Amino acid sequence: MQYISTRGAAAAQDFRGATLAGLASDGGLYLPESWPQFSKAEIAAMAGLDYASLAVRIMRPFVTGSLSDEELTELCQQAYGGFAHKAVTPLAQLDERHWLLELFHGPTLAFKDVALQFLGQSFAHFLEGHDRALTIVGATSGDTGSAAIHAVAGREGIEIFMLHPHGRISDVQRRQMTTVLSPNVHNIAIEGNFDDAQAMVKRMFGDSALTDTLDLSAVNSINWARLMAQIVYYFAAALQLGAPHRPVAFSVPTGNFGDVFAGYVASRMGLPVERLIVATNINDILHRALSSGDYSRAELSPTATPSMDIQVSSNFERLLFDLGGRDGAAMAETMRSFDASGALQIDETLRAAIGERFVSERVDGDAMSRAIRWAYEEARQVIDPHTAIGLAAAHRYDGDPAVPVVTLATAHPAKFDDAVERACGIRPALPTRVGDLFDRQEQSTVLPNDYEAVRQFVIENAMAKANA
Ligand SMILES: Cc1ncc(COP(=O)(O)O)c(C=O)c1O
Ligand SMILES: N[C@@H](CCOP(=O)(O)O)C(=O)O
Repeated sequence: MQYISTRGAAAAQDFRGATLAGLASDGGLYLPESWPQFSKAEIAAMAGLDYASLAVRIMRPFVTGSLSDEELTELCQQAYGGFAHKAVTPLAQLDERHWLLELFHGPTLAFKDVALQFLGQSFAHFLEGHDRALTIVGATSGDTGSAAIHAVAGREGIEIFMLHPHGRISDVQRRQMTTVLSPNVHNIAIEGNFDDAQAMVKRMFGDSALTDTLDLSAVNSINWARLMAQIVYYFAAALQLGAPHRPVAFSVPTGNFGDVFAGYVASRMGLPVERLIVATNINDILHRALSSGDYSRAELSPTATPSMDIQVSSNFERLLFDLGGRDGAAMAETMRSFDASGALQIDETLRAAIGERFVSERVDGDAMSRAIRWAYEEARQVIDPHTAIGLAAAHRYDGDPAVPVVTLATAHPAKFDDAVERACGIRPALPTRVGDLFDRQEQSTVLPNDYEAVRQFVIENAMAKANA
C-alpha cells in the first residue's frame, strides 16, 4: 500500500516510510492511496476472532509491502497482550439502545494506548538492525503524551520530546508522563495551550535546519499508523452488535478528529455505520464546521474535559481532502489560507457529503455532568468526563431507534477523579496497574510559549544524546 500526502507535493511512501516520517514533507498528512474494501462475507467471517487476530485482518491491507503477515501478527500480539481486559476493548451495555466501548484497559488508562502500544512496537521493528536514531516530537492535552511515553520509554534509538500545556491537564495525566524517568524521555510543560504546542510540533517538521540535523517522527494522530490501529475497535464493537447484518452508530468525544476519523475509515472499508456522532465540548470548532460550515479558530476555554480542549483539529484536513475530491494542490491552498486567517468556510456540496456520514453535538459542562450522573444512577457505570460528552451527544441522537448507539469510553474515570466526584459523588480509584503514581518523583522542564526556546531545548538534548 502506498500513502499520499493531503497536500499533494510530497513523494508517496509505503507504510514503513509513512510511519517513520509521521508528517509528510509538504506539511500534509498521509492517507492510503485507496481504501481497502471488505465484503459482507469477509466482515461476517471476522466474528469471534480475538482482538489481536482481528487487528491483523483489518490492518493487513494497509501494511502490505512493509510487514509480512508473520511480522504483523507478532506486533499485534505484543501490542495487545498486555491489556488489563482479555477482550482489549470490551463493550458494556447501558440500556437497551446505548453501549459503552471501553478503550481504557491499556497501561495509561486512555484510548491512546490501543494505537500507541502498536506504534511503539512498529517503531522498534522498523529501526531494528538500522543505524538510525529517531527523535519523536509530540504535543499532548494529557493522554497521548503518557501513552506514547509508556510505549517508547527505554527503547534504544528513540528520544521522545513531549509538550503539554503547563497547568492545563489533570494531576494523574501529568504524573503519568513526568514520573517516567527514562533518559530518553523529555517532558516539556509549555506556558501556552494545546493548540500552541501542536502548532510548534508541526512547525518543527517544516524547519529544515532541524530536520537536516534530526530524524523526526510523530506519535500524534498526524501519524497514519495511529489511526490505522484505531479502526480495529470499531469493527470489534460492531461485530458484537450484529455487523455486518445490522448497522451501528458511534458517538465519539472529539478533539483532534483522529478517533472519529478512524471510524470514518471503518465505514469506508465496508462496516455498516449509520452515523458517526462528533461530540465536542464548548471548544466547538468541529460542531460549528459540521453544522454550519464555519471552521474558524476561536479562543480556547479550559474545561473539565482538558483532553478535548482543542480548536485546530489536525485530522479534519484528512476528511476535507478525502471527501473533497483528493486534490492535493487545492488542499495545500486551503490550509495555507486557514493558517493565515484562522478560518475556512466549507461549501454546501462538501458539507452535504460530510452530513451523509456525520452529525455533531456541542455539549457543555452541565450536560456533561448530567451524563455522568445518568450513567451512574441508571446503569451503575462510573464514566469519565470525556466519555460523558460522548454519551450526552448519543442521548440527543435521533437516528433509527433500532440501531445501537455505541459511545466510545475514551478514558478511565480515575484520570479525572475530581470532575467525576463533583458530578456523581463517587471518587473513582486508580487501578492497581498504575501503581504508586502519587509517590513517584516527577521530572519536567517548563518553557515559555516560544518556538525558539522549545526548538533549542530539543536540539540541545537530542544532540547531547547523539554525542554521548
Ligand atoms: C480522553 C480523550 N477523549 C477524547 C479525545 C479526543 O480524541 P481525538 O483527538 O482523536 O478527537 C482525547 C484526545 O485526543 C482524549 O484524550
Ligand atoms: N487529546 C489528545 C490531543 C492529541 O491528540 P492526538 O490524538 O493527535 O495525539 C491528548 O490527549 O494528548
